Amino acid sequence: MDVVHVAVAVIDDGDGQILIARRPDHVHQGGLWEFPGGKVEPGEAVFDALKREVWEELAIRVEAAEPLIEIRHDYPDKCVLLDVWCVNRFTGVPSGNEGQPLCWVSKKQLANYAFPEANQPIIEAVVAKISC
Ligand SMILES: Nc1nc2c([nH]c(=O)n2[C@@H]2O[C@H](COP(=O)(O)OP(=O)(O)OP(=O)(O)O)[C@@H](O)[C@H]2O)c(=O)[nH]1
Ligand SMILES: [Mg+2]
Repeated sequence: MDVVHVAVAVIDDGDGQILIARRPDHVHQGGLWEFPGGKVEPGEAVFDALKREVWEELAIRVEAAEPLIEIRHDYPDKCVLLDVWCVNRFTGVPSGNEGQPLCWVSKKQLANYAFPEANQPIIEAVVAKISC
């Protein structure tokens, strides 16, 4: 199976709150919470994909981000490579441009939301990190 390369943004408000979004019911891993992001296009740099996806989904401009962790995960129907970045500077106010519910949550609260299976190590990395 082809591996789908995904740019994923852990967006931090600078005050310990992280932005999560709910995936629509009808898509892959639908109904679960996620960190915003999406597929890297052929020939596209991951950071460019991150900025593009965050703009498309949330209408905010990423100004600074750093790589956090890369997760390769095989779902029964899909293989993904999640390229996860911490976004620590952005402009604008996030809005769910695709109708997706958004929520700012503390690191501790992340455990109360259902995420796709691949996200477990991301959440551990976020909790372990001081900023983001
Ligand atoms: N954005 C995002 N995708 C995730 C996460 N965890 C995870 O397994 N994925 C998987 O990564 C894949 C690609 O993400 P996506 O559906 O957001 O891609 P996209 O925005 O380009 O969507 P599109 O295909 O509708 O244009 C999906 O199969 C999704 O299930 C996560 O935390 N955030
Ligand atoms: Mg997406």
